[in-house]
Amino acid sequence: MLTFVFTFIAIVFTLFGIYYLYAYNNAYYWKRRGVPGPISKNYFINFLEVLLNPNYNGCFLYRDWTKEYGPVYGLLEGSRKILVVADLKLAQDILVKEFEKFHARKVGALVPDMNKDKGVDVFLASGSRWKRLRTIMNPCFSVNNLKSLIPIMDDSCKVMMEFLEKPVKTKKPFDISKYYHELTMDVICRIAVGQKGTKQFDNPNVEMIKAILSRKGVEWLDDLAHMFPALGPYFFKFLLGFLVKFINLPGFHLMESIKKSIEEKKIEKANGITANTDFIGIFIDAEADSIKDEAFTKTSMKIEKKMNIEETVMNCFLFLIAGYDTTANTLAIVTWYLIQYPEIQEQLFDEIESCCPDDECTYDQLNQLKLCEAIIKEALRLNPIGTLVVSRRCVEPTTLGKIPIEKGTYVQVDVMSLHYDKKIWGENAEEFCPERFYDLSIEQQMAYFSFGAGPRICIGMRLTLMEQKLAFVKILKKYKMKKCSETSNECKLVGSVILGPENVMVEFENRK
Ligand code: HEM
Repeated sequence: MLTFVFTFIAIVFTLFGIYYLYAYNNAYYWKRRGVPGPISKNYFINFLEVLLNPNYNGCFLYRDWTKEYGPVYGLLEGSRKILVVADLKLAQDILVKEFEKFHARKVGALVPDMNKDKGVDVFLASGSRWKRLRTIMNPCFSVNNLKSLIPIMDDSCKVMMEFLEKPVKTKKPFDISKYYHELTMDVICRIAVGQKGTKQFDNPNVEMIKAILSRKGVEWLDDLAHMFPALGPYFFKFLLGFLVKFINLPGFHLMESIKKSIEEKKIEKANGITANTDFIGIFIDAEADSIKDEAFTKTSMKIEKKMNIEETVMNCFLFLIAGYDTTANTLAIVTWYLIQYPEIQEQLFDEIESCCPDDECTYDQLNQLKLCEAIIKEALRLNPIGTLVVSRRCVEPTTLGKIPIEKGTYVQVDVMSLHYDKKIWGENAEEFCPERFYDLSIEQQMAYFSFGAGPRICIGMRLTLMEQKLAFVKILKKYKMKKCSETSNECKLVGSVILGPENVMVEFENRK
C-alpha cells in the first residue's frame, strides 16, 4: 500500500514538474523573440490575471498593458500565444490586407470542430466554410430585406412605447436598459427565428441569453482546456458532454426551441404560408445534405450556396446572441450620452422632426438621420462594446512588421487604445463629439473598429443602426429623456464578452 502511495505521489510530482517546465518555457516565448509583454508572476498564465479579475474585462487589461509595453506586445492566455496590436498599420494588415493568412478567429477550445462537426456558425467558421456561410447570409442584410423588416421593428418599438408609459406615469426614475433588452430580443426573435408577434416582458430567451453571455455556465472548462492543452480538447469536450447531463445549461434549451421553430417554418413554407424575408426562411432555401467546400482564396472560389440543417440551427442561435445584447447595450449607452448632453438630444429631436415627420418612417428617411448615426458611432467609439472579438488566428506563417508569426498564433486588436489615440482622433479624443463623424479622415475611418474591419466585419451593422434609429425616433418624438439623481456619473462598462452599462437610470418628460 505504502509503495502504491509513494508511486502515486511520485507520478503526480513528475507530471506537475513536466507541466511546470513546459509552462515556464512557454512563458518566455515572446521574450525570446524580442517582443515585450507581461510575464505572469505565476510564469505560465497571463490568463490567471484575467480569471482572477472577472469584473475587469480583458479589453481594459490589453489597454493597460499597451500603456506599459507599447503598441505591439505578446502575452499568453493559457497555452495560447497572443500578439496584441494597437498599431493601426499592423491592425489593417491583419484584418484586411493579409486576410488570407488571418481568416480564422480566436475562439474557445470547446467550440465545435471546424473541420469535423456538422454544426458550425459563421462566427466560428474559417476559410471556405466561413465564406460559404457568409455568402448565404448576406441576403438577410441586403437593403431590400432590411426594408421588408421595418414593419416588424416598428411594431416592436410601438409595443416598447406602450410598456414605457407605465414608469413614465409614476414620475419615478427607471432603468431604461431593461426596456431596450426586451425590445431587441423581440426584434431578433421575430426576424431571425420566426417568433410570431411580440413577446416583450414575456420572453424566456431574455434570461436564457443573459445567462449564456454572463459565462456563468461551464466556461471554466474552456479556460482549463487552454491551460492544459496536453490533455487535448477531446478530454474537455467529453467532460462537458458528461456535465451537461447534470447541469441545466441554458444554451441547450434555446437550441431545442430553435430546432422546433425551424420545423414549424418548414411546414409553413411547404403550405405556402410564409414569405422568405426572415432569416430561417433564407437559410431553409439553402438547405442541402451534402456540401463540398473548395480550397479557400480571398477572391476566386466557387461557392456552393448550401447549408446543412445543423448549420441553420447554429446560425439562428448565433444571431440571437449577436443581435440582442449588442444592440440593447448600445441603445443604453447612447441614452446615457443623450441625457448628459441635453443640447445634443434636442438637435437630434430637430433632425427627427425634419426627416421623419410622420409616425411611421421609411428606410430612406432613417438613412437621412445623419446626426443620429454619428451619435451612435461616437458612443461606440468611446465605448467599443465588442472589442474582444476583433481578433484573428494566423493560418499560414508570416511576419508582422519584423515579428515572425507562427501558424496558430493569435492576434488581438487593442481597439480601446486605438479609439482613444490622440494622434489619430486629435486632442479631444476623450470627449464625446458626434460631429467628428461628419468628416472622418481616411486614417480615422481605418482606425474605427467598433464593428471590426475587413471581410469579417460585423454582418449586422446596418441592421442594428436601423433598429436603433427607429427606437430613438419613437422615443424622442414623444419624450424628453432626462438625467436624475440616480443616474450614474460615468458610463461604466461591465460584462464578459459584450460590454454594457449595468443600468441607465432616467426620467422621461412628455413633450406635448
Ligand atoms: C451595436 C451592435 C453591434 C456591435 C457593436 C457589433 C460588433 C461586432 C464586432 C466587433 C464583430 C467582429 C468583427 C471582426 O472580427 O472584424 C462582429 C461580428 C459579427 N456580428 Fe456584430 N455587432 C453588433 C450587432 C450585430 C447584429 C444586430 C447582428 C446580427 C443580427 C450581428 C452579427 C454578427 C455576426 C454574425 C458576426 C460575425 C461575422 C463573421 O465572422 O463573418 N452583430 N460584430
